[in-house]
Order: sequence, then structure tokens, then C-alpha cells
Amino acid sequence: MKKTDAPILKYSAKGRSRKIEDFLLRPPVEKGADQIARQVLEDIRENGDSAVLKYARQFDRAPQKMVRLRVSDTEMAEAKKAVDADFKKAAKEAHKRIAQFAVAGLREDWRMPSPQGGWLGEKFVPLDRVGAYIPGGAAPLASTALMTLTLAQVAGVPELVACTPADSVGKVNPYILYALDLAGATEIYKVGGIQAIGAMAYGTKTIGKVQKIVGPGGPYVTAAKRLVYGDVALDMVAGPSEIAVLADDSADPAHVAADLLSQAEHGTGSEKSLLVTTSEKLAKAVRIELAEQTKTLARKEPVAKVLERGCILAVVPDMEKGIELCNRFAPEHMEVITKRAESVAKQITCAGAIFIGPWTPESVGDFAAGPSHVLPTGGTAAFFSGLTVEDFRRRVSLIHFKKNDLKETASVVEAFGRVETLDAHARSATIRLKR
Ligand SMILES: NC(=O)c1ccc[n+]([C@@H]2O[C@H](COP(=O)([O-])OP(=O)(O)OC[C@H]3O[C@@H](n4cnc5c(N)ncnc54)[C@H](O)[C@@H]3O)[C@@H](O)[C@H]2O)c1
Ligand SMILES: N[C@H](CO)Cc1c[nH]c[nH+]1
Ligand SMILES: [Zn+2]
Repeated sequence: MKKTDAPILKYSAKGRSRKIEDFLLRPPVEKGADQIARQVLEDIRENGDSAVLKYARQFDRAPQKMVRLRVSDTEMAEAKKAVDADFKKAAKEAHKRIAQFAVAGLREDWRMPSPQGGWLGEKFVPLDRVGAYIPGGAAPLASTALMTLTLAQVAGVPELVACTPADSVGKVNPYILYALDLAGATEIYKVGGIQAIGAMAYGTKTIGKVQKIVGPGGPYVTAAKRLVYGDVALDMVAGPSEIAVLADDSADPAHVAADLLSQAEHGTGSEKSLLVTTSEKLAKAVRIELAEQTKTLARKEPVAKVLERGCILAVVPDMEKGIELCNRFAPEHMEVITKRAESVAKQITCAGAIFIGPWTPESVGDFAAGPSHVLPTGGTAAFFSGLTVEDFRRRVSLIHFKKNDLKETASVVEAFGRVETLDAHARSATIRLKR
């Protein structure tokens, strides 16, 4: 077995394999990312634009000569010219599908009658200004521009800010710019990493503070997002990509291996790929496919890194144990390639997104299907959900009582006012009924 061969491990009903447990629990956060993020955020809070530029030069690839953070109209026009027609067509198709899914997910304002003639309800109002982080370290994720801001566009947010790192000549990838324009970005800044999160969270002279930051990122972005929570609203922990494939002997090993590699190739080295199967024969065939297919990939090196420390092939005694293991992992992406895949998928309760059956590779979720590919990672799919259009609206409760509703509830208000020693609370109800 080579160093880069993913290990085949047995997951049994009795003793749990330590290697599997380590795999499930290993945090994706780079050692030291938290500490660096703390220092950089503090500097940005104090020194604004000058600190943002300093770190863009230090940590992004931005050149010394880059002094302007905002993407200009000329740069946008140049990007639109540079992008090929095939990509434009694909991006428009993806944008249409993402927008259709977002429209279908919009909640309607609603009301219900209160018992004595009034009503209760909720209304949904777009946020005013949001910021999306578009990763640009290991790969230019143009699809992420669509998978974030399109939802904000459908929600009706008027100010759509995007931050993404500049390259070594101070430019942003034209495909990212084209996709951002399609998704309605109103301001785009050439800044990445911790400094992008700090600028959007605290605001600088150039980059106005946003109400909410969304979007994925590598270990540094993820650490920075955790630290600014509370100064700004956030979507979730959307860190290095993960995939789990739950398969039986009906699955094609070449397909399974391709899907495991699709997330390993993201390239930060912190990604995770897990096969859970009832068939040891499949696990062995997948291991051979992983090695063969890796040779043909452009990103062999980062993939090999993930295969070495972020990929395991777990053999389970039966499907129930497989489902249990997948739910414990709570992966960002969960593929089910088994007989009766729909019924198996019903039992998966912890995952960012579930891809059901042999015709649904995870990559359709990344680029084309419709739901946002911004999804929780690192086990947080057990309690966070993926990005939706409702992330870009505030939900406001509405309460409209009639006199008889107040009469009916006054004794409840009085009782709580007494117990909580808050007389004025009680009085504000009873005073109305005395007059
Ligand atoms: N969960 C999701 O929904 C989702 C969606 C898309 C992508 N992803 C993941 O997002 C990640 C993108 O990561 P990335 O690294 O390519 O892009 P990134 O833009 O998050 O990271 C690159 C930036 O990190 C900063 N950085 C790098 N080294 C640093 C250091 N030593 N100190 C301080 N800052 C440093 C720099 O500012 C650089 O521009 C991938 O792991 C991908 O799998 C996740
Ligand atoms: N797999 C990523 C989410 O984890 C999304 C993505 C963008 N581009 C390619 N893939
Ligand atoms: Zn992907």
C-alpha cells in the first residue's frame, strides 16, 4: 500500500476504530489560523484601509503597486470581453436555475387570527447591505459568486458587496467578475482572506460595513468569520469541502472514486472524503480507481495530500451501521448510491445536502442544480443548514390585539410580571383595561 492509498477500515458494532473516530473529529482549522485572524482583525478595526491593503499584499497575491481596492467599471468591462461565450452560456443557465430555486424557497408573509378578533403573523424584509466572500486562493470559484449573491438578488437586497483576492498583477479572475455581475453585485473589492472578513465586518473608509457576511473559505476565512460573529451576522461555518458516499455493491467504483476526488481537489489540504460501504469488494475497487484517476488530474498534489490524511474507506457490517456512521460525520455533501436509494436517503438526517441515486454526482450541486452550494462543514451540518434565500431577509413578528385579546391574556401578563418582579410589565396590560 502506498502512502497516498486511502486506508480501508472496518466499522463494527463493537469497538469503534480509532482511525475512523480521528477522521470524524479532526478539525479543519489550520493550526495558528485563529491567532493570526485575531491580530489581523484588530489591526483592521484600528487602521482600516491601510491595514487591509497591507494584508492583501502580505497574504493574498496582491502586488505592491495595487492601491485601489475597488474593481473599476473599466476592469469589469475588460472582464466581460475576456470571458468566452461557452462560459457565459453556462453561467446564465446556472444563474437561472439558482434563481428559480431561490424564488421557490421564498416564504410568504402570513397571518393567523388570534382568539378574540386580532391577528398574529410574520413578514419578511430584505436586508439592506450584505457581503459575500468568494474564495480565490486555491481555485477561482466563479460558481460561488452565483451561489451566494443570486440568492440575495432574489431576496431583494439593494447593496450587494463581494470580496475576493487579487492575483499577482492586482486583478480579479474575469470569470469571477462576470459571475458577480450576473448575480447583481453592486460593489466588488480585491481583497481576500481575514482582511476581507474584517473589512466587511467593521467597515473601512473604502469598504462600508455590511449587515451580514456569507460565503465559504479556507481555514483563515473560517477562523476570521468565527471571530467577527456578533459584530455582524453570519451564515455558517462553510469551510474546506467534504463528501461522504454511502454505497453498496450496486455502485460503480469509478463513479464513487470520481466523486470522492471531486472534493479532495479543492486544494487547501483540509478537505475530507469518506466512503461508507457494505461491500469490501467495492472499497478495494474504489481504492484502485482513486490511485488511477488521481494520475490524470491537474491537481495531483493537493489531491494526494487529501488522500494521505483526509480520505478513508469504511466498511460497515450493514446499511444501518452505514447510516449511523454518516449521520455522525454530518458531512457537507452526502451521496447515496445504493439499492432503494430514496428510502436510504430518508434516514440521513445530518448533512448539508443529499445527492440521491447514481445519476446525481455532487458536482451538479456545485455548479448547476439550483440549491446553493454554500453548506456547513466540519460536523456542523448537525446543527447548521446551507445558505438559502431567507438568509438575506429579516423575519419580523407581527402582533395586533383587539381589546378582548388583551382581556384574555391580561392574567397571564400579570402572573409573569409578578414572578419576574417586573411590575411595569403587568401594569402596561392592566392599565388599559381599567380605563
Ligand atoms: N463549504 C462550502 O460551502 C464551500 C464552498 C466552496 C468552497 N469551499 C472551500 O473553500 C475553500 C477555499 O479556500 P481557499 O484557500 O482556496 O480560498 P480562500 O480565499 O479562503 O483563501 C485564500 C486566502 O487565505 C489567506 N491566507 C492564505 N494563507 C495565509 C496565511 N498564512 N496567513 C493569513 N492568511 C492567509 C489569503 O488572504 C488568501 O487570499 C476550499 O477549501 C473549498 O473546499 C467550501
Ligand atoms: N464543492 C464546493 C462546496 O464545498 C463548491 C464548489 C465551487 N466550485 C467547485 N465546487
Ligand atoms: Zn466542489
